[in-house]
Amino acid sequence: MTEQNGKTTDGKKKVCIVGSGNWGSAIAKVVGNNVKSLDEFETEVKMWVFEEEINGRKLTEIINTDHENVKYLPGHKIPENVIAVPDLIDSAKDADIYIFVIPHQFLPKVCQQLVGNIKSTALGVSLIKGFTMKEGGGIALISSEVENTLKIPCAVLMGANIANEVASENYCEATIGINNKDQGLLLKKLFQADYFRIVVCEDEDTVELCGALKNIVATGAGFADGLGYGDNTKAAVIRLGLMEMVKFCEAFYHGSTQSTFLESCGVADLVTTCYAGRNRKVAAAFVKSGKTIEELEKEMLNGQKLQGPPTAEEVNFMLKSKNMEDRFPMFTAVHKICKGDLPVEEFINCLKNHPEHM
Ligand SMILES: NC(=O)C1=CN([C@@H]2O[C@H](COP(=O)(O)OP(=O)(O)OC[C@H]3O[C@@H](n4cnc5c(N)ncnc54)[C@H](O)[C@@H]3O)[C@@H](O)[C@H]2O)C=CC1
Ligand SMILES: O=C(CO)COP(=O)(O)O
Repeated sequence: MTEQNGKTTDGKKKVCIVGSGNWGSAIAKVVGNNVKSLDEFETEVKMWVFEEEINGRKLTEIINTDHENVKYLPGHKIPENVIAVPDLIDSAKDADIYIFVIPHQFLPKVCQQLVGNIKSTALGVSLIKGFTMKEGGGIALISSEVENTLKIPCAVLMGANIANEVASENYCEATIGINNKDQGLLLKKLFQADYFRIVVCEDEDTVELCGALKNIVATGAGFADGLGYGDNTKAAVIRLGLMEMVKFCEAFYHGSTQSTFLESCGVADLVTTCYAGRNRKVAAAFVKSGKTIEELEKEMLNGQKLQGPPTAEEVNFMLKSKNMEDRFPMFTAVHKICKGDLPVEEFINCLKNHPEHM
């Protein structure tokens, strides 16, 4: 390979991972290992790290020396060809593929910083679950925010992927949502491993919507758990939550294919998050502790971020502006409970009186 001004001349794609939290670090392990043996990609992968100090050492220095993200993914080695970079622009310049994997609340600011600093021919892929709020009452998909701000196409990768389990190489699946076949195959090569099997799906909006919306349902599942209800109740939360997810896609994003909900991004991610996710865990503690969600997030997650409560707020922002809160009672109740506007015990009444039973 020859290098000229930081640009490859042999057609190999440079990959940049924008983010290095729990999932960002796990996917760095998958991608970092894959690129070593794939001709299509450069072996070195840059990973943007939001810098912080841990016991007097910079996190980037720890990752580049010890090859472990000791704060967000302790106990798992990150391949040595993944280079942690504290400066966003330095990490991102000249890349051909951007993997966006940061808590969704930080995406707009990060995108703004990248404007004018990336290749116009680049491809993005978002692993981020959530929405951005638009002025005037609407919400936007994260992939649309990337496309509109950076003027590059942006695919998505969603699935039943608890980061620590992926990092442990326990078998699981994921869905890539993209409607360009060649780019879909390229991304599949980049992400697929023998323990991480990928299905490429053209119904990209639905893939992304499933990933974002299931975090609201998982927060509801945590409330039911915290209230002491059992597995039958949780199954009802999952079922009614899935009905609201389907209805939401029908109401606002026409053209969903029902089979997309059967991919890993759909029912599978909903189930795993309602049993094993951070949103469920913190929501259950919320019921028992009397503390706020924000307090518990700080106490329980060591810097990791919840996506369910802010996503419930974003969805409610839109539903309220369209007078449609009562058509999505679970999404609405989760938001109100998180905000302290509804007692958590009312969550069970929301299930009992759900329009699906009328
Ligand atoms: N953790 C998981 O099991 C999975 C997470 N996801 C999704 O991936 C996305 C990223 O999640 P994680 O990697 O788990 O993140 P995380 O929950 O571990 O968040 C911590 C990350 O946020 C960064 N951060 C803190 N303040 C920041 C700021 N002001 N600006 C930019 N970054 C800042 C931290 O440096 C750290 O890298 C989310 O949308 C999540 O829903 C998807 C599948 C699995
Ligand atoms: O998205 C996830 C699994 O696919 C992780 O969910 P939590 O953010 O609730 O941990």
